[in-house]
Amino acid sequence: MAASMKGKRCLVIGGCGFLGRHLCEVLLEKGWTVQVFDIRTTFEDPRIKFFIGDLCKIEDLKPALEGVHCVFHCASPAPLGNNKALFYKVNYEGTQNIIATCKEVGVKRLVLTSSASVVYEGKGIRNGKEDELPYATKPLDYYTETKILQEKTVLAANSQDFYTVAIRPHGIFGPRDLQLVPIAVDMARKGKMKFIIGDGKNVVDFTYVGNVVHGHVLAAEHLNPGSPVCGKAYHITNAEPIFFWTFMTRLLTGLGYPAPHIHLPYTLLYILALIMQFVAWVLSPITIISPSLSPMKVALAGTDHFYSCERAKQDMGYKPVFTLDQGLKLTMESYPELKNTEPVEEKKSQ
Ligand SMILES: NC(=O)C1=CN([C@@H]2O[C@H](COP(=O)(O)OP(=O)(O)OC[C@H]3O[C@@H](n4cnc5c(N)ncnc54)[C@H](OP(=O)(O)O)[C@@H]3O)[C@@H](O)[C@H]2O)C=CC1
Ligand SMILES: CC(C)=CCC[C@@H](C)[C@H]1CC[C@H]2C3=C(CC[C@]12C)[C@@]1(C)CCC(=O)C[C@@H]1CC3
Repeated sequence: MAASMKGKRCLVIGGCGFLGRHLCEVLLEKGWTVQVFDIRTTFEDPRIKFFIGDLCKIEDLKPALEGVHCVFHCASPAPLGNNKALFYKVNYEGTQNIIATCKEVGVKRLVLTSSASVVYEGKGIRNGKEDELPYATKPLDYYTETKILQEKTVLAANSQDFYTVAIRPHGIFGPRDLQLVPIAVDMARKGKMKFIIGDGKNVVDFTYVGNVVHGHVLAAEHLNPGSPVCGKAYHITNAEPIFFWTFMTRLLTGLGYPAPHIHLPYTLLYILALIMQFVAWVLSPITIISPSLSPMKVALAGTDHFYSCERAKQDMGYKPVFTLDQGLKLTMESYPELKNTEPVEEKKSQ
């Protein structure tokens, strides 16, 4: 049964990030009292109390968690990075700190932003359900490896007097994202988005940020003793699977860039990405190289990965509140600076 949260105090850890800030806006609209904890500030809002600190430090977390009804944990280092120690420290040890501090100061509810990638290891997933997919045993990157540890820790902490839930979004896009759209545009500007990895027919989920926020709010409203959501993970997507390359084409052409049109074999690119990753690793004591194609990126761009939201529908009444069309429109309108103003050459698909 969903509870009204009007006037209830929450803490959004990572609230200055892309998802966290969207979440704050909706929580405020719904009448919550909102506090943010982040390593930096990116915006100001007189309705929000900001706590600046590092979640790896219990002494930083403690004052922010005092008197809080529910914590939303959506902080993480940027997923496409390669710093194993940082991922481990922030995503795993930092999350252990959050749980310990919640218990110490008497916070009873924790909503984790996990990721659908915790079950993905490069092999196709079609309409994947939470109870049918095991955690990836060979995760493709350190980010995923530590998101698995993080989610397991949070769900195992669920108890009679501490209620936890994990939301697993997939491929989040929307205004102010610094990843998906800006990276795709940067690649397009460098001429690297002419290529389609594989046959272009791989089906995936992309999720508008407003739907991810909606999933988090519902989870918090249902996180009460005896509720089926306690201790469980939930896929949250747009529930509109689409060809990866159709989505990219719509995004890029909508912003004035040419559509990807030259097909390259998936296996060749995957091997190339593995070689680049190896070279980057060998050279890492001397210099830091970030190859633009990692095995994870190639896999995401060339395989199926879409998920069922049935469990979220059953247990918390989840239904997307924005369609993919609406999300794409809102996203493209929000990035005037990423629009291409150069004339675009017409290309035939190959
Ligand atoms: N984007 C996507 O497609 C998906 C994201 N997710 C998950 O959603 C969550 C939010 O992602 P998103 O909004 O895109 O990420 P952002 O990087 O935009 O936001 C994360 C915020 O957390 C902050 N942060 C990082 N380390 C710490 C720390 N040690 N202490 C306090 N704050 C810290 C970041 O600061 P700084 O920027 O300075 O590091 C940033 O402000 C993450 O947990 C991510 O794993 C899940 C599925 C898909
Ligand atoms: C290879 C290529 C064409 C890349 C351009 C787009 C990519 C930058 C995005 C496409 C799918 C995105 C994605 C993520 C990051 C950005 C992309 C690779 C995540 C890895 C972010 C963190 C997660 O938890 C899972 C996401 C899956 C989709």
